[in-house]
Order: sequence, then C-alpha cells, then structure tokens
Amino acid sequence: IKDGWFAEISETMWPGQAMSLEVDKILHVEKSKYQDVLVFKSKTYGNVLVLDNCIQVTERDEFSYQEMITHLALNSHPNPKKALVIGGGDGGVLREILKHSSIEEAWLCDIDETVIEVSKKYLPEMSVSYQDPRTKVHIGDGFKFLEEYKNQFDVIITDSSDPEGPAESLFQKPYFQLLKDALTEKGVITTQAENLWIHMDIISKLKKDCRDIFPVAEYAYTMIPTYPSGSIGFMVCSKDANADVKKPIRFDWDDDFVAKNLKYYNKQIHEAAFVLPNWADQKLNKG
Ligand SMILES: NCCCN[C@H]1CC[C@H](N)CC1
Repeated sequence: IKDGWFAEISETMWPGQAMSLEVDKILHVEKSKYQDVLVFKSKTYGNVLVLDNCIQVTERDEFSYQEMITHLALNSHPNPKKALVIGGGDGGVLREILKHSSIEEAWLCDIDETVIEVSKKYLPEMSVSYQDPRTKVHIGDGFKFLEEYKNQFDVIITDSSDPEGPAESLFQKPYFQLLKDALTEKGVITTQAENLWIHMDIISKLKKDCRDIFPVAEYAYTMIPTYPSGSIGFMVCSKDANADVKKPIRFDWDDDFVAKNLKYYNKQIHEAAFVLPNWADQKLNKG
C-alpha cells in the first residue's frame, strides 16, 4: 500500500496493468500457512480481502461473481440436493448455494482456515452462510478431499484464487477427472476460469481439458469492476451429455425473491453470459 492506495500488481498474471483501490483503513495483515492475507476498508468498495496481493472479494461487487459462479451451475442441474465448494473461504458462494430450497447439504473445503476466520470478522454478509445448519466445513486440500468422496455431489463449485500459489493444482487436468468422479450422475461443475482479455491461453487449455473429460463444457463470464480487466469467467461443465448448460433448466424463484436476493443473476443473464465477442469465440470455440 503506497500513498493510501492498494495496487494489484502482478508481472506474471496481468503484466503492465493494475487495479488500484484507495485505502481508508488497514484492518488485518497476516501470513497464514499458505499465503499473505490482507483485509482493508476501502474508500468506495467496502471491505476488501486480498491474498498474495490479489484482490479476492470486495463488499461492493462480490455479488456478481458469487451469484454467477453458483447459479450457472445450480440452475443447470434438475434437482441439486448436495453441493460442494472447493475454496470459497469467504463464504459468498456458500451463501448463494443456500438460496436453493432443494439444497439439503452445502459443503465447503478450503485449504486455509485463516481466510474463513478473517471473513467471519470482516465480511459478515458473505460469512453469514457458516451459520446455516445445512453448511458443513472441511479444512484441507481440495485435491485430497475429492479423492475421498466419489459419486457424492450434485454440484461442485471451484471458487479458487489464481493458478499461481495454493490453487495451482485446481487448474490442471487431473483435478477435473477428480471432480467428475466426485459428481453424481447428472452432476454439474463450475470453476473460476479467469479473464478473456489477458488469460486466453489459460482459458483455451481449461476448455480443452474440460472437453476431454466432460461431455458438455462451456465458458461463461460476468462483469466485475475489481477483478483484472473488469470481468471474470467460469467453465460450466455437465456429466449429462444431453444437458444444455447455456440455458437455465430450473428457476425456482418468484419475482419477490429475486428482487430481495439476487442483485445480478437472472434467466436472461444466464444465457447472455455464454455469448462471446468474435475474437474470443474464434479462439475458444473454433480454434
Ligand atoms: N470468492 C473469492 C473469489 C476468488 N476468485 C478471484 C478471481 C480473480 C482472481 N484474480 C483472484 C481470485
């Protein structure tokens, strides 16, 4: 933090650019077993969680990412009862999963307990999900966790940081085979799949690996001001060869629920999220 500003600089992951947020107050600085953890109160985006110098969530715009990574998956499954988040220690994705009345168990496996602890203290609107009786928390490596649970989950969401650091293995092909084996018959996954403007190499490899393992694998994205280049994508995959993940097959919420509980996701946005600009469509779907 310099002259009252936090700059998200990464010469390897987004060279030559940086998102900056003005800092009002530093709330927490800690070196956990896995990464540097920083929480600060920003001037205009609420509290901000930073891991290894990468912005993970801000209170002002997190809903875009949390709602899309969750509902693109759950509304592509006919009747999700048991869901799992790999990562997601801030609790935001868990909060979104719990908005589906079909959910009986919402599991979360994050490697770093410190992230959960600081979220409970500084991100109350996301960590509220830990109080839900359907929530089950496991602290550990998602890779190892999945090796123990076969044919268990209807939906698995990989809410990870970037491929540099503790989440590196969550972007490799063997991980997607583990995800598939942990899913039930019509299981659906979503993963954090980076940005079209600066990570096309990562995305095309992810799509290829997912296509080799899942009969259905599509990339979708959302607008989010505080992530690099202002948007972030998701791989959305289904074990069901007849599934069309590009359209919601379920939308159980009435207008009143949507007005009160969904600030971003709706039926039209579900479909629109898969529509790519020409250069991206060429590279991803025709390359
Ligand atoms: N729920 C936390 C979100 C983690 N996803 C972020 C996506 C953008 C990355 N540069 C950092 C992690």
